[in-house]
Amino acid sequence: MEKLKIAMQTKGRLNEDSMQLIRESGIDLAVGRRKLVSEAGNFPMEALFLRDDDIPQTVADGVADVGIVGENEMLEKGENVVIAKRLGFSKCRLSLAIPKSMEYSGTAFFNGKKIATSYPNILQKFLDEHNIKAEIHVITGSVEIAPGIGLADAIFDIVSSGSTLVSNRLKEVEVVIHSEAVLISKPNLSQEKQEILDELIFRMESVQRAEGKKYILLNTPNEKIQEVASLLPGMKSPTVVPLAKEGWSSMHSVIAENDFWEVIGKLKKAGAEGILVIPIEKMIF
Ligand SMILES: Nc1ncnc2c1ncn2[C@@H]1O[C@H](COP(=O)(O)OP(=O)(O)OP(=O)(O)O)[C@@H](O)[C@H]1O
Ligand SMILES: O=P(O)(O)OC[C@H]1O[C@H](OP(=O)(O)OP(=O)(O)O)[C@H](O)[C@@H]1O
Ligand SMILES: [Mg+2]
Repeated sequence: MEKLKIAMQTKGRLNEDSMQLIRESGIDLAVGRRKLVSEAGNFPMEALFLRDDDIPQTVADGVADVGIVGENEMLEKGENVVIAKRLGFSKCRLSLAIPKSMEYSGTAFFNGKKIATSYPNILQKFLDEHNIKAEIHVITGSVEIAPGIGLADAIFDIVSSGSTLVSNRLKEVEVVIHSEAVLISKPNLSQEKQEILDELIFRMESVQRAEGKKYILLNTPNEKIQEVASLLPGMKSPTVVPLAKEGWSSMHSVIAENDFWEVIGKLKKAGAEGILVIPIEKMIF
């Protein structure tokens, strides 16, 4: 049987969440510090561990069939790959930033300036679209120190909380792209590999759907069922099971963790008792 080859980051920002998603999808991947290829024990998949910069090309060349990489890296490399699924983690943006002390009046600021970045292609495209002539200075890391040491006038780099910019006395002035981790694929997989990929995506979706959701069980007097049900949107409608105690029922449903405390107060007011909230591992519709 064919195996789907997946390229993943060896270590770094994407590694942990990628491994966790694969593991929660029920795929058993052995990992060792120096093990750069790993075969899944219970799923037709093989993982290749690489630097994130190399993942788009590895997929485009067909050395791997799919890969998990930041959308920013995928766009920068411009390889022939497609997004099979957006993964929702490693969210960040690529922004232009300038020293805090400088006045900013718009993109024309960058005319004649020197901009340090690890993303020259995305930056060049933005500059061209805005008719700006600037010099791009490529550095592979610690981009934020460039203005402070006189290497550049501005930077174009990853921003998430913004604290790296603050620590380096910079301010974000233009957001160029938003990014998150994506599952990329070669455009035309063999039918057999496409089927494995579809199964992988199905599993990932079941895991992600359950994220931030809780299973809730509670007891309520029968005359309060309607009122309590209106507070529990559930997957379709809540399950209602009679209790041995005359006139009472048990209700089961799903709630979003974010709504939890607000809903609990309302449920108690409506007469609900014995409320249990339980984690959900997977949700399949
Ligand atoms: N602060 C952040 N918050 C959220 N996501 C981030 C952040 N920094 C980076 N990312 C995302 O994670 C990806 C990988 O970042 P990381 O810093 O691990 O890359 P790297 O140092 O180039 O790793 P490698 O050694 O594999 O080349 C980035 O391309 C980006 O999509
Ligand atoms: O807006 P913030 O939340 O501060 O995040 C942005 C920083 O995060 C990343 O670096 P990372 O911490 O991964 O270090 P690196 O230099 O090793 O990539 C990125 O290169 C930025 O420097
Ligand atoms: Mg890298």
